[in-house]
Amino acid sequence: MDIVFLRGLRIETVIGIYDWEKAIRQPVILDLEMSADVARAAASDRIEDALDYKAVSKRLKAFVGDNRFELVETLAERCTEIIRSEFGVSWVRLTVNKIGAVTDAVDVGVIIERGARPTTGRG
Ligand SMILES: Nc1nc2c(c(=O)[nH]1)N=C([C@H](O)[C@@H](O)CO)CN2
Repeated sequence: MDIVFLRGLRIETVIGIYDWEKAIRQPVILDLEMSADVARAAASDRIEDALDYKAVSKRLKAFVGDNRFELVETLAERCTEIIRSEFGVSWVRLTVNKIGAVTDAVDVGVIIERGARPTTGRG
């Protein structure tokens, strides 16, 4: 299985369970690994045959930035649904890091994996 990745995508959004959090924007950092057919894209050298990490990045920035969430779990689940349904990705691992959310912790968040890992080189 080949992977296209996108790391350290910082997005400001409204996220949290407390009233004070619903009144501010806070950063989250997304790290993504997505199964993809890298060999096919390499053979044609065309972006149309590749999983376009720029397009994924733009879509997630718009979705996360324009919505509000209570839990990091919800944000993560919605993002993987978009990646799978809109970009045809069969397997994805997403880390959502809510940096600075817990005093004395470097970062907190969730890691989720959705879909089946392809057994061939195809995404
Ligand atoms: N499993 C989770 N635990 C907590 C969350 C969360 O989204 N998922 N959120 C909070 C608060 O919003 C916290 O981040 C504010 O400091 C607490 N626990």
